[in-house]
Amino acid sequence: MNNRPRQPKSRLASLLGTGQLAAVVVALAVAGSILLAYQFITLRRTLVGDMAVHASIIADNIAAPLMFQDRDAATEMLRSFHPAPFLTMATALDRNGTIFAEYLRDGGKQSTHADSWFAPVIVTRAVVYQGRTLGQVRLVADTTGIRDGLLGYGALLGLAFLGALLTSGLVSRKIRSRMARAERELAYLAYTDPVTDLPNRRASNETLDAMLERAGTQGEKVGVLLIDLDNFKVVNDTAGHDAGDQLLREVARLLRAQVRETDLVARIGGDEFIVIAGAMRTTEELDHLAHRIIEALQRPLQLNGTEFLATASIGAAVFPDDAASAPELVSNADTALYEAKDAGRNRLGRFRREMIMAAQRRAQLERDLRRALATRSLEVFYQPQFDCASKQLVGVEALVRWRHPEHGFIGPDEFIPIAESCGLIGELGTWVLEQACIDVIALGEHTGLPLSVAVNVSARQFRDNEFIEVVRNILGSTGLPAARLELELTETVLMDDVSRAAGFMHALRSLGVRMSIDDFGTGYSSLAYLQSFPIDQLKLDRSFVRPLPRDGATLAGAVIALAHSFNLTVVAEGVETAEQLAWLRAAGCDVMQGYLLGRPAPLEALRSAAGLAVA
Ligand SMILES: Nc1nc2c(ncn2[C@@H]2O[C@@H]3COP(=O)(O)O[C@H]4[C@@H](O)[C@H](n5cnc6c(=O)[nH]c(N)nc65)O[C@@H]4COP(=O)(O)O[C@H]3[C@H]2O)c(=O)[nH]1
Repeated sequence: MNNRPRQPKSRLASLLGTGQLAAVVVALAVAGSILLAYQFITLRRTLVGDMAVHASIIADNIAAPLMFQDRDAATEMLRSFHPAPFLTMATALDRNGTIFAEYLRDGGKQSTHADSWFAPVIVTRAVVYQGRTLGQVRLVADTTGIRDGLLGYGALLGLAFLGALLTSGLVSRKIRSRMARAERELAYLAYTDPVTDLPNRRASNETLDAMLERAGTQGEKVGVLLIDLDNFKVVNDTAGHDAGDQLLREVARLLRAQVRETDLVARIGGDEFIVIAGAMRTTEELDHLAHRIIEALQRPLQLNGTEFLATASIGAAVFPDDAASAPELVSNADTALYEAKDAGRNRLGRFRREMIMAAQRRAQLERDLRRALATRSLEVFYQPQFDCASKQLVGVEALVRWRHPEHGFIGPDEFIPIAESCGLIGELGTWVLEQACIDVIALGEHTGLPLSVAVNVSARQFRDNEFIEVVRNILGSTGLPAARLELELTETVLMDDVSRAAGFMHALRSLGVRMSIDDFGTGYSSLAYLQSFPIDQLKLDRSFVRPLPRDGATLAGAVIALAHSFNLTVVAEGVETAEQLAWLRAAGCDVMQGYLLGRPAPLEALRSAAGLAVA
């Protein structure tokens, strides 16, 4: 399905444009006519004034020729006004009104208009000598010259205006076509993801609305798949952003290849895609599509000459079975996606109503956890760690506990992720760290042993630059020697941002604290790779210890040997049986902890048991 095209410019808008142009033409024509009429009236008035002056001059000077009946002198005098503009006739009349002398320019040709603006201008003056009227002078001027001049001027103005109009028309047409092109480009960008050329979140929202409306009236189902790439960040961090973009384009191509022509594939976030499948008859169709996508993404991709896996977690929800509106449908698919990721990624999470209950419980726990932190009603338990060779108590691991007033005991596996997602982990982690340092000093004094304490560091804490300062301050305020503090990080936290993690660990290490990799072997990193981090210790995950000694001995033995070859100490987790203990000792494991040796317990319980060596 292509991007939704923008609405074409409305007819009303183009009508308005033409109307505006017509209004400008009419306004200019009216204004031009008024200007010309005003000019004409002003020029005519000036002409009348000039002629009055000329007539007065002639009347003053023609008295003598009239008196002495000198026609030639009179005619000559009249002719002397030949340069006067627009004058067509100058006549001297005697006392009886008979023409005495006359000057005609061009045969006295003049306008035939009478009683109008364009009628000839006639000015007469009496010729008076010593109080006696000898006759009169009459001057006639033709205004057609003025009119024609002004009309020519008007025509010129009109032509200039038309020329300007034409030019501005051409220019504005060009501008309009450029604007239309820019608008089309903007519309494309507003609805398209430039990296993959897929529709973006906005386009997918509009399409989903339209598809649900149609499905509602036709009784069809619409499926939504929210697809989140599992290791996009790793590709971006290790192979660079170009490879990351290439991966996104490859995924876009693979997704397009799996869907029908009528379905929509869009990129709605950094590594998040959505597939909207319309006109479905059964919910199974969506599940099949999701599995096809998971399968297609499981094939390795070649990026910049390196092979990468672009596995994805998918959340699925169907309209109208799971939701009645577009926002609810997407939100429910997101809840399902959350579950898919939580269950180990690279899988499909199908929305179920119970998930909403789980989400609600999560929200409730979040509120309660905030309160518990504020009232300091969390506790830190300690699990003892023993040296394999000397069997001595060498340290403890700090494990936070929450006794909820209504729900009873809630495990850190449930509330630590909540604290991480709602931003409480910094405060929680700082409190645990400080409490652990205080408690291990007390325990050390009680036993007379320089016990160390291992404290778990979450991904969010590790991403916070302030964390180094927090550790420094707590060591300073509690007085615990830095070498007795072990910070436990999981492989996943390290691999999240490899280059940053290495720098961060060096900074922590420079404080003198020890760095430990928790749950080693459960992530996707290798020992050789971890070598580039400043690590002191590996914690062999209890999934490696559980099958011992019957199974898994080769693997556990290899990890211990490899760790030693890199000068790392190995702590075995989850030791539950005497056989496991014996095997680990024989394999050269350095430290161990587990239910067999001691369960996590409050400080007081540990005080009374402390000092005990392993049997
Ligand atoms: N089946 C079995 N389990 C054993 C045995 N020995 C110890 N365990 C359990 O294994 C977990 C070891 O801690 P982890 O791997 O760091 O895993 C921890 C750690 O990742 C996290 N966590 C606990 N406290 C904190 C904390 O203060 N901060 C952070 N960021 N995470 C914490 O929660 C996880 C779970 O903690 P817990 O529920 O206390 O679970 C603890 C502990 O009770 C055994 O022999 N058998």
